[in-house]
Amino acid sequence: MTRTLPRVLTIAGSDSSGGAGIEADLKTITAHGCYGMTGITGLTAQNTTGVKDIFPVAPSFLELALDAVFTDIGVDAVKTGMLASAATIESVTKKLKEYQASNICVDPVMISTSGSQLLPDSAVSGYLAHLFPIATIITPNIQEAQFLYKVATGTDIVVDSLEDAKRLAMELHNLGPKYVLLKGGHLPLTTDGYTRVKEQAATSADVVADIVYDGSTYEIIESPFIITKNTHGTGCTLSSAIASNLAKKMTVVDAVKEAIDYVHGAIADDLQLGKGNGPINHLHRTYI
Ligand SMILES: Cc1ncc(COP(=O)(O)O)c(N)n1
Repeated sequence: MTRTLPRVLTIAGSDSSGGAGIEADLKTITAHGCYGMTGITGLTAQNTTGVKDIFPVAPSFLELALDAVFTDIGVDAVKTGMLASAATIESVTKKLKEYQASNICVDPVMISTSGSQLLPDSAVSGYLAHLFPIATIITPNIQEAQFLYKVATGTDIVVDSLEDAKRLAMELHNLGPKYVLLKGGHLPLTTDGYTRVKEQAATSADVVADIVYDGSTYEIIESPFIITKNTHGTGCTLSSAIASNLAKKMTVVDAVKEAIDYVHGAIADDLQLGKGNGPINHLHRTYI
């Protein structure tokens, strides 16, 4: 009996510590029953305490890797993570257009959980000009969304409540993607009034509200806030779970809901590895 699998391509950087980047993506894609492939944009020497250095892959080589994957195996969904430079963003966009890629999930990675810059500020406008217009969904956290909006318009949006976050999601949707997922993990909210609680003061009674906006409807997905420092790679994991679900032909909203549930379970599993911001457990559903 022959078999096929939904095919998912991750275009991202490698994380030597295995919690984020390409390594997190492949674990997540595999845990979702999909076939994972890579376009590696750069190597990081990294662990749970920080990024020691980044060794970029030449965009011309990345283009060859993308050609190799698209012309042979084929791709049902793509996620992009750390793109490292303006030239890489341009190469990736060129290839995704050339092969008419669909189901494109763009995680606009800029700064790691540990505080390292993973994309120069000067390259951020490349997201707006090139990648957002072809994205099925973008998945910024609130800080990334505020920064993208500032680069696009020169103005700030302060986010202190769910209503502010909804406005930010709407403004980002105007920048071109079909869907925006604005992640609320860094903005725990009270359940009465939905206003901001300082992350340090948050309790498990507070909620995280992730917002999906498609240009007309807001879908608010609430999860209990989990108090932990071990969140390394959550963004990478979420975006590759979404891409996997899109490859499995789920609707965008259902793909996001399942991905949030998967990441929530992976954080709640309470894996303890490393001395800093440890990774989440990508295999929490698959213990043998
Ligand atoms: C190669 C690579 N890609 C992405 C991230 C962001 O992940 P996080 O914000 O969880 O550190 C990272 N640290 N390293």
